[in-house]
Amino acid sequence: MDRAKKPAAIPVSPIQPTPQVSISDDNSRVTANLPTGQQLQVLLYGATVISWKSANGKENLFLSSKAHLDGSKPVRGGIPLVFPVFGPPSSDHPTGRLPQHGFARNSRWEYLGKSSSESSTLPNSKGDASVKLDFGLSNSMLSDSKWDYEFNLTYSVTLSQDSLETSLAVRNTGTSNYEFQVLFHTYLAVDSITETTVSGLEKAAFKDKVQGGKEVEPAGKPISIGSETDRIYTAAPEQAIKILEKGKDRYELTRDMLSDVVVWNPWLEKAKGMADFGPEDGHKKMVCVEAGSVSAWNTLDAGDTWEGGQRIKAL
Ligand SMILES: O=P(O)(O)OC[C@H]1O[C@@H](O)[C@H](O)[C@@H](O)[C@@H]1O
Repeated sequence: MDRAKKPAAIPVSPIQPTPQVSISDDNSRVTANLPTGQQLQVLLYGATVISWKSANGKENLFLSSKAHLDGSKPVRGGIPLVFPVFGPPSSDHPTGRLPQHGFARNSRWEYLGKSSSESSTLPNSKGDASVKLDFGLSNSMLSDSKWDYEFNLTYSVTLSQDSLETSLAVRNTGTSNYEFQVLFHTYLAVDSITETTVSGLEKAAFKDKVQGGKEVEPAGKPISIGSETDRIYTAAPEQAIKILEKGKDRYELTRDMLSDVVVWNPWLEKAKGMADFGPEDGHKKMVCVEAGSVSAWNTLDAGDTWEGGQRIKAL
């Protein structure tokens, strides 16, 4: 009987599986990791982005060491979402019964899932993956709504190689129109506030809340922060806003449909007055550069959708 000759084995180099985006959801926070090392964490409470790390592990968002992450209070740090009113509401407006900065940041959102993720298909390649996480909030999810309107919010957070994008779609699902304001209250982490400057707002007039809301003419120079700062730059030019450290670009912020920018740092005394702000000198490590639409009301007709967003590049 003929013995069949075994074919010689052809040597093959081992093919490593392409690293994938990994996502975990523990019912209170969603964490996404890109194969290239970037990481994002979003709390379902407020759909608050609480951490955004670059590939080298550097944290780009300031989170107070005393921040409440248990849903008992809006998060002091990260990116709380301000909707449908910015600041303390005025009692003669339909938002009048809401807390400061509205209800979006202190409501529990639903994680709708990962709606897009790309990765190179080349074997052994880390690819250029990005991931977009979607979160939803509608009036039916609020147990005690102090705002009498029907809405469906979809908040999308996209983590890419060097940037984070947040965008909000507001759909009026009711039968009457309503007014709203919106703002991404981004706490950017900086190494030292006294060596940080903000450029791109030189030509914008602002309302200075530290001076009781005084209207101030454009300063014509980049912003340096050395004391309490709370400014609403209205109709800020569309150009990118840059946050520089020691004269070197650190972040670049671009906006879509968000005409205003708030620049806020509570400085030492105000920070001490906030029970959830820490460490004591934490004001040196942060600057809030907040893209929003807050100096006027946006009117949304029944059935219509408004969309706006921001992109922050870590440089
Ligand atoms: O303490 P809160 O409600 O988170 O607000 C923080 C700050 O938020 C900023 O956007 C406002 O301009 C400040 O006036 C305010 O103090």
